Amino acid sequence: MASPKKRLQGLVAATITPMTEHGEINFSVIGQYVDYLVEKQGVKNIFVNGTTGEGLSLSVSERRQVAEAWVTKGRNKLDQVVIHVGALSLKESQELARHAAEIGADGIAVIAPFFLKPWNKDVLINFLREVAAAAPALPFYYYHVPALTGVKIRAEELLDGIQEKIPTFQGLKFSDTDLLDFGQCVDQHRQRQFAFLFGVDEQLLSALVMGATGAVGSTYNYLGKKTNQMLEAFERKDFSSALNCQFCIQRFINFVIKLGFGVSQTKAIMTLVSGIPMGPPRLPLQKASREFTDNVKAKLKSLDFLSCTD
Ligand SMILES: CC(=O)N[C@@H]([C@@H](O)[C@H](O)[C@H](O)CO)[C@@H](O)CC(=O)C(=O)O
Repeated sequence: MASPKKRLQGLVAATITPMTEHGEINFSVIGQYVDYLVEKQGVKNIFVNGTTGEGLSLSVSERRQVAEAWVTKGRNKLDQVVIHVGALSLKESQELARHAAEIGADGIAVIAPFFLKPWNKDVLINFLREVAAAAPALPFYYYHVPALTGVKIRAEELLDGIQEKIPTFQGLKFSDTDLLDFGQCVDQHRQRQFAFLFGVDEQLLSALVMGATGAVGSTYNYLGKKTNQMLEAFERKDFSSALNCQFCIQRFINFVIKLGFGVSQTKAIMTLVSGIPMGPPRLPLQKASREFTDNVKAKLKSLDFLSCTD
């Protein structure tokens, strides 16, 4: 059984994997990155090797090293480190799950395999169960991201009876805009201590109303402080302030989405805001354009909730 750890809640930064200009992982900045999240953004939970971390573009050996670096550097500083161990190969996923347990991670998460796809809920559960069983002492999270995996099995359907199949199941990372599906997950499992982590940062306030217990996202790397203000306002039922925060965040995200936004651009923004070099993404992604960076730099300077380091 998973250890009855404190429920994962609040903000969880989906970490970027810093790289050198030559495309190798830049482990040397991870310690600094942890301090930045904790001290400047007030974010003490991380989600490693996910979409933002380019987990599926790394080799298994690299994924192990990255996971280890975050756990080591985060020790006594971070609350929880969740490692995404999803892969197309069940064996690789199990190896990563075992490794996460060995290094003392706080949880594992898995996406649906997306090349040879599970065609129904039972098949998907079978895959997830085999991965979870490789790390029987770690809380297990299902990472629902249908737009990227192409696996459209509804989360509500998946969660029905999941704990009987996967005893370590502890929550859902829901990276989709279907609030009916999300709401039903919360509604049907409210009596359990599951974590319901929303993954669409620009819509988090709506998900909080729907019962989200936390959020995992790329923008919490650099908008953590502002988003925490929104969580605090929501908590004290100051919905007007919470909405102001969400609109403020939306203005920025809307601006970058219009310019073309993804993992490459997240790396560029984080470099600008934190001053920590995140480097380029790995192929097939392309480095954010100079035009994007210049536009964002100007925008950051015009916003009072972000500071920009030249
Ligand atoms: C598709 C995608 O990358 N979604 C992001 C969001 O944080 C997203 O960047 C944000 O909502 C802006 O659209 C996260 O859900 C991804 C994430 O948590 C991860 O990197 O594992």
